[in-house]
Amino acid sequence: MAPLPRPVEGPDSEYGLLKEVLLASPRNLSIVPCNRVSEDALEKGQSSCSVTASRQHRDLVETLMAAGVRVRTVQPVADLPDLAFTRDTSLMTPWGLIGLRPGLAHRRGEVDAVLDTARAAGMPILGRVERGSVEGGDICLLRPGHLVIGVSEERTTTEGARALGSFFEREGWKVTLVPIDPDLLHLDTHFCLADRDVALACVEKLDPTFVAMIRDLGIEIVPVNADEIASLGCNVLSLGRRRIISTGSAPRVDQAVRARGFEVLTVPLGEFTQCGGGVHCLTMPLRRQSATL
Ligand SMILES: NC(=O)NCCC[C@H](N)C(=O)O
Repeated sequence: MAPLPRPVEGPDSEYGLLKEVLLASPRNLSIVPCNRVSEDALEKGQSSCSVTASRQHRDLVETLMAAGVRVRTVQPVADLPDLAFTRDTSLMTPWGLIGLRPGLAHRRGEVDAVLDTARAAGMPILGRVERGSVEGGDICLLRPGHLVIGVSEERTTTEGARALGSFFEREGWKVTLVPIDPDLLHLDTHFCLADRDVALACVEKLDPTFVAMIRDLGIEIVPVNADEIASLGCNVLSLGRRRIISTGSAPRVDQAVRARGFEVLTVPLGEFTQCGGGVHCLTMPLRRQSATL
């Protein structure tokens, strides 16, 4: 089969210069008891404040724009309380957008909301995952040509991961499936690339074979501990050129990243972290400079 055209600067890595990103309005955000962090928050009596959520989200938008990133926003949809976590709904690839298939019923409608926005904006749609389940928080574009997918068998299943992986394998990419602990929700809560050669990771929670592969690739690991994972301190977005955005909830980790020559921009996002998601979960990159350049 002939290789697909590359109509857009769809990301081929987690760390090429970020040019455009998709967010969604948090207007209907609420704490859904569907992961360890949100269940703990509800047990402690925490609740959502829409005014604070809007302000924090606006701060994220302004930080992205000040860093030169174009921000597109999906409008709010009633009955979609987790819509703001756009990462999980879809994946922009070098060949177009793929609609994902969230594992939880209350999140399935988010995919249509995002695809409708993408179509209206004229974005190229490559396809949709129709089997199993796969959420974007489990996906890591490790290198151009190498996709990693975390498989908990809850949010992302082997079947869903293979269905997504087939889009990439067709284009000659290697696809690695990594088993992850379902209690940690997604891979991006405990493994996130800051740049080509630096990752934030909670080594003791990761599959040892995966950690060995990361080290063999020459990727340095900034260690993150279990408490820092729970506060979404590992869940960062790379802007490229050794800049990241974090929630600032794990200052020790941010400092360790700065010590490696990074600029770390922080945006407090407590209304979202109590739902189980941080900066990486709230952002779905639409365009990045190719990491092969
Ligand atoms: N990528 C992520 O880790 N997303 C966070 C999703 C939070 C949402 N409340 C969920 O449990 O699906």
